[in-house]
Formats: sequence, structure tokens, C-alpha cells
Amino acid sequence: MPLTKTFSFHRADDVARGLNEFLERESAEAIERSGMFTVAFSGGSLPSLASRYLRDNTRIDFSRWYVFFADERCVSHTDPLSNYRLVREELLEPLNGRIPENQIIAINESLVHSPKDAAHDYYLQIGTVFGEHKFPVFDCILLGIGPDGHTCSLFPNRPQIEAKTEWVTYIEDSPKEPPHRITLTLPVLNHARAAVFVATGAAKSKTVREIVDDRDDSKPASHVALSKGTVYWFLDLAAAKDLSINKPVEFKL
Ligand SMILES: O=C1O[C@H](COP(=O)(O)O)[C@@H](O)[C@H](O)[C@H]1O
Repeated sequence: MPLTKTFSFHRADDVARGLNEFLERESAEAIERSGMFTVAFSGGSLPSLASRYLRDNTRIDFSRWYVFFADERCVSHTDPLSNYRLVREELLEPLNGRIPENQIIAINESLVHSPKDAAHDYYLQIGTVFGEHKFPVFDCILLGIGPDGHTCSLFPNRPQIEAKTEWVTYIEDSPKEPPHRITLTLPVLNHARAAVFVATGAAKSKTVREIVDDRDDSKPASHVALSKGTVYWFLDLAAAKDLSINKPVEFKL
């Protein structure tokens, strides 16, 4: 039975503090185990919230971090829609070089005109860090959810959620702007050691209930069920308010 832990926090700012503590622990354990911490960031609202306290955390050995993108929009690195741009502005620039540039694994800007080529290139880039395996095992994948239950760029009623062997796939008709994107696949998410959904605000409460309580399988996020690791939900009270079965517990490491 896949493991899920649902934590609730009073306000969004408390979610940010909790995430900082959680990532500090996960990073320390991973570095102890393997000498590195491999973490994939989603875009949207996540980079700003996740970075709020993280970027000032001096107890983390960021020199061992390898930063990936759970999904990316096929745009230039400076485009307002770029997930890389968000992570760069919110975390990497404030960290001022503590994560070596060659450990930041971003979409190849020269391939954004071809989502298929960009996805293949991103697969190759992941392989340079993880080596040849059936699937990479990320230490932690940070995830958001959209109102339609999408996570990464895995949208309802789109074939990308069926990917069985690919590490990275692409979409050319995303229902959310921009239409061209690349994304990690469900098997990659499900091989991670930890997947952390972060959702705040009442606008997400219905979707959170449909995924966490109802396991509504029309929602791609409902298919995140780790074979060996744990799925965490970091929610503020507003996002958790409609949960009844899987009541969130107070966050403790
Ligand atoms: O398009 C995307 O949306 C989801 C959710 O974004 P949010 O702003 O509602 O948190 C995000 O997780 C994903 O990375 C992004 O590309």
C-alpha cells in the first residue's frame, strides 16, 4: 500500500517554513546516503513558496544539490512563463552560486521550438546524473496541482498520463498556456523517494479532496502513488478544509 502523509499548517507562510525544515532533513539524509541531493521543482506557485525560507537556510549543503524541473514550458529561460526563470529568481540567484551551475539541469533553450527534441534532450540530461537505469530515483519531487487535477504537465484526458517507459514526455496541446511543454512521466514520479504536493488557498480545496479523499482517477495527480517512497501533502488550512477521510495531521519531522 503506497504511503501518504498529509500535513496541515495554519497559513501559507507556515507551509513554507515546514517545507524548509522538511527539505533540510531530506537533503541531509540523501547527502549522507549518496553524497548528493536530487530534487525536481514544479513551476506555478511552488518555487516562490518553497524558496521563501530555503534560500536563507545556511544549514543545508547546497553544493551537493542537483536541481531538476518536474515540468517545463517550451519557452526561453527569460520568458515570464518559464519554470526555470521562477526557480532561478526565487532560489538560485538568492543562493548566489551555492548550487554549482552544472548541477542545475534545465531544458535546452535551443530546442524549445521542438517539444519532442527538448523532451529527449532532457531525458539524456537526467541520464548524465543518474546513469543507465530503468528509471531515475529522485530524492524528492516537488509538485503542484491545478484545478483540473493536473500535476507537472500531466493533464486530464491527454495521452501523456499513459507513458509507461519514457522518463520525459512532451505535450503540444496543453489546455493551460503555453501549449508546448515537457514533463516527467508518472513512472518517474512513482519511483521517487519522496513526492511532495504543495497546495494553499481555498480555491484548491475541492481538487485536494477529489485527489486525497476520493482518489478520483480522472485527475492525473491521483495516479501519483510511490512504489517505495512516500507521498506528502503540505496544505494550509484553507486548502485542507474539505478533507474528511484523510484528515491532515500536524507537521512534525
Ligand atoms: O502549469 C503548471 O501548473 C501547475 C500548478 O500551478 P499552480 O500555480 O496552480 O501551483 C504546476 O505545478 C506546474 O509545474 C506548472 O507547469
